[in-house]
Amino acid sequence: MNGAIARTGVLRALGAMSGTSLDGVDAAVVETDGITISAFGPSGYRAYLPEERAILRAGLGRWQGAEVELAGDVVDVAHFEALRRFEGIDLVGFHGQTLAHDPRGHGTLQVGDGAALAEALGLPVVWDFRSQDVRMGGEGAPLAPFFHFACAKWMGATAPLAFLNLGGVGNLTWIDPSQPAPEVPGALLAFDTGPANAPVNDLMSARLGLEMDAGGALAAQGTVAEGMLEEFLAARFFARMPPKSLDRNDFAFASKLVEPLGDADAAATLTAMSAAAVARGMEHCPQPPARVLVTGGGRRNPVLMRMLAAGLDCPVEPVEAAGLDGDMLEAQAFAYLAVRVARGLPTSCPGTTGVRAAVGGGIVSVPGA
Ligand SMILES: Nc1ncnc2c1ncn2[C@@H]1O[C@H](COP(=O)(O)OP(=O)(O)OP(=O)(O)O)[C@@H](O)[C@H]1O
Ligand SMILES: CC(=O)N[C@H]1[C@@H]2OC[C@@H](O2)[C@@H](O)[C@@H]1O[C@H](C)C(=O)O
Repeated sequence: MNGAIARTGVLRALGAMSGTSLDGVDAAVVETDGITISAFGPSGYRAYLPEERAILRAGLGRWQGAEVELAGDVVDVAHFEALRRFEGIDLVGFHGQTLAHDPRGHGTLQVGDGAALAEALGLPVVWDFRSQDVRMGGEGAPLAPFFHFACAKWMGATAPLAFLNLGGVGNLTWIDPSQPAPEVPGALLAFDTGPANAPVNDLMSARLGLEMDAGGALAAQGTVAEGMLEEFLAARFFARMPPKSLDRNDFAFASKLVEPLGDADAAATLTAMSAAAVARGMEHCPQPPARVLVTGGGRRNPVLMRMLAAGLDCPVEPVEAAGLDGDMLEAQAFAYLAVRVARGLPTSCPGTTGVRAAVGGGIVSVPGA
């Protein structure tokens, strides 16, 4: 199907996400009518080349100018390459790359041209998912929670549970799966918890020229500086009632705090900060979840996972324990959300972004329009 999007029935949607860690483009297929997940399909990954990553990095925190234009070009090319391999697709959900996020001020900026991608792929593309939520007073993030709700239904969950995404930034979705729909008050509470991997990645890059603390190996050798951890937890952000969202570098002060420490102690302390931020966030949830399902790259860090489990009163497991794919959950989320946008269904609500009322977002670009 190239033109119009069917108004009813199950669609085969291809979602694409380029996250805050700037590693690459995740792409994944979901079959859904916008409410129920019928099936998960194939997935793929297109890594950014080092020079592309440098261009994206130069665009971070900017709202306009040559750096933003160049970053947009990188995003467009990488997504075309990531997405053109898929077949039998009805529509695409294209998140783009967040360069800057300031919902109370400038707004939110995801670069990538959905209209151009629609022409290049010959498929309808849903994009610019966050702006409408911000215009309606919301944080514009996180948006995965409506998908998490559908996943909880897909799993057959009956007790409240939480999804925790540990990317550059952490975000938590608390779900009452007994509710009939995600926008029903009390069904969802979602918010960014604090920094997750970004500060440790930045430390590894600045001090050792490495991308990450693989396996938490460096953190495992260090000792947590408890005083610094307390100072970190005193930040106003943690006391703020959710919903709330963060820009990748909003916690730059945490990186500054650990500057006097040796490499291992700094890595241990930054890792402990990410875990402690989640535990603090959990205090805002209406009731303790029966389990926490962890998605995103942070689930591969056993030190972070151990620290999380120590701070929470329930099982903390990778989403694979529930039959989901933790590398692709965000790409799948934007596939699912694309169908919701195409069908006029909401993608956020007061419990997920603080928006005034449940709202859909996104632009639908159809090739040849
Ligand atoms: N084996 C590993 N050991 C330790 N950390 C890891 C490992 N694998 C991935 N990570 C961490 O996870 C990060 C990537 O996570 P992910 O792909 O979920 O981020 P993202 O999707 O870009 O971010 P966001 O969800 O914030 O947009 C890496 O940069 C690294 O910090
Ligand atoms: C503004 C923005 O791009 N935020 C991302 C980022 O990465 C994780 C966290 O911060 C979350 O708020 C969001 O992404 C996920 C996919 C979301 O919207 O649910």
